[in-house]
Amino acid sequence: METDLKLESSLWVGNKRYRGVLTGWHFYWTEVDKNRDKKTISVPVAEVVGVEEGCVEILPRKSVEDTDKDFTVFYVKRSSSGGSSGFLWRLGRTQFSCPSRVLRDQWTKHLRTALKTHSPLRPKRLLVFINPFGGKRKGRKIYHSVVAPLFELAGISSHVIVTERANQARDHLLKKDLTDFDGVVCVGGDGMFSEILHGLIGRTQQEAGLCENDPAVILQPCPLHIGIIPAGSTDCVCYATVGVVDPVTSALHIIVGDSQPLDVCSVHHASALVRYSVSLLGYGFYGDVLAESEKHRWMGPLRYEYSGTLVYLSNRSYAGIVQYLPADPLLSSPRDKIRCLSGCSVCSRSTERLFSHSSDSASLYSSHCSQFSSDSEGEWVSVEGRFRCVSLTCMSCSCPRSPLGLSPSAHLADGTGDLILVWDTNPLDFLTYLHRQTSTQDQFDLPFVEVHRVKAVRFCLPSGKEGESYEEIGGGNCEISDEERGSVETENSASSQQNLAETGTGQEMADEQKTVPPFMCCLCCSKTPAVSVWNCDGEILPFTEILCRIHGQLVHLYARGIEDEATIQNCREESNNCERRCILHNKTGLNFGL
Ligand SMILES: Nc1ncnc2c1ncn2[C@@H]1O[C@H](COP(=O)(O)OP(=O)(O)OP(=O)(O)O)[C@@H](O)[C@H]1O
Repeated sequence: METDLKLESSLWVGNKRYRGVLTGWHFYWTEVDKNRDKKTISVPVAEVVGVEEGCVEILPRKSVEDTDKDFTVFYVKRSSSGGSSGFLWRLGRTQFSCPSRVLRDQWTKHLRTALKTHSPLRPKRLLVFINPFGGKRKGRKIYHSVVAPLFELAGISSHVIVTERANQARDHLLKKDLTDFDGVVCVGGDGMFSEILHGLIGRTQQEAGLCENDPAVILQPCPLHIGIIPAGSTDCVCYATVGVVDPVTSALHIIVGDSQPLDVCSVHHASALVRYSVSLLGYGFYGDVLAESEKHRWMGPLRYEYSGTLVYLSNRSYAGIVQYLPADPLLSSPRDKIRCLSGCSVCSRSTERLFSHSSDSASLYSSHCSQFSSDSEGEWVSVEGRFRCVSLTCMSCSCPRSPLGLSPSAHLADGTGDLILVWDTNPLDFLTYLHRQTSTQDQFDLPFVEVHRVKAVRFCLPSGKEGESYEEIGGGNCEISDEERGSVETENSASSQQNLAETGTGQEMADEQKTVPPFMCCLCCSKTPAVSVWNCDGEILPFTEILCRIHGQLVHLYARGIEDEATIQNCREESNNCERRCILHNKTGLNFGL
């Protein structure tokens, strides 16, 4: 089939003549002028955005001049992103002229067929949610002026919903008909992404008849891909999975149908699902900073710096018992200095392992819930003491401020998380730890820091402290009401998404937290709080004692991980190898299992 697609002819770009070749996997054109160095431009077919007859411009506005021997090819062009880790993707455009109309039609037909053959995951129909209030409130403008024209060029139709309230996207995904959609696009920040994540995971489990409340359940991976168009004040998930925060780059990843699996951590309390997390679950310092920052929302993004300083100066540590189930140390380690980049081999090897479920793996979590017994998946390890912070990350959590992230060698899709324990230490040591997160120095090479690659974690308070919670911290009215506790503890059989609605997520949760009085009374406050709160991807959890389980590759994003020069080169070689194998297969009639 691929050999049938081969097409070769003279093509003109402006007044220069080129030899154009389509091999099925690549489209390239080489200047035919013997007096010069022959220059070849090669575009993988998988990165062709669209092919149009005539001379076509799409930005700032679509215009078509229908010259019957011309065609225009749009494709992905990379440019350096300056400070960020990945590449910016831009729309490349080249207009070709053919010797005849017949040849022009052959080129457009062959290119379109090649696109279908080599990019099977390209979406045709998308459900788009825009949070008009996210970030600088530019979600609508970003979508309509930048993203929609690209979708139109790529022949993608979209159903757009501009949200009118928090949790509207989640509720829509839980209840409405989603047939005909290939994916869901989130135009907003991490909070909006979280809504979509909860909606899609919940919907998938509902349809599979699985109970999300049960930490023992092996959840069903979501069939719909998620695309993130960054338009929030925090866009960490986008940064960690694409390498840049840029709407055009993200739109192009959606169009070419990239697929990046992502691990998800389910957080449970008293046998009920509390939330899902994909980035940081942090107790102690990171929980306190979030709780403090909620009081200073008026400061905008500066509130995190202000609150961080305040919390650091308050010099807190918290008692706790952390139990964790280590991942197989032979597969990878959080200190092996292997970064999870596009085409990550650790994640690829995990795919097979993760989806060959053994029926008894579920029993692990059931037994853990009751009495932490060991079984075939390994032994639980327990540590107790005072911690500056306890963090569980399912990804590196890299961001512009911390380019390597909280756990530089964490993987997006290997079915594990990294548990970072920072034991109580003096303020200077803790500052060293925090500072190392912004540099390339090893933040785990400190005597008071431990890191473990894990499959599950449980956190509880030492005996005597279990009863203490928010209300003991600042006094007054900061408690989670009995009704809210009850709703989680007693409604185990009900849908957990219902519980989420009752305990409050997103804006509801944020509103709830606004009524929370000072987490820190003041710096001179003599009463040190006994417990902190959990920061779960930027939301405060209403419970301290939790059980977390990592679900490998539960969702897929329209992304491909962070690209660097080496990963792009590897990708090209892999595509060339595929092409060679296919040609050989077609010539010999042999099936190499492709
Ligand atoms: N129409 C709406 N009105 C109010 N809140 C909304 C609306 N649509 C979505 N939300 C909620 O707004 C919250 C924040 O959204 P988003 O992540 O897009 O923006 P952000 O500026 O990055 O947020 P943050 O305030 O957390 O920094 C989400 O939790 C989402 O549930």
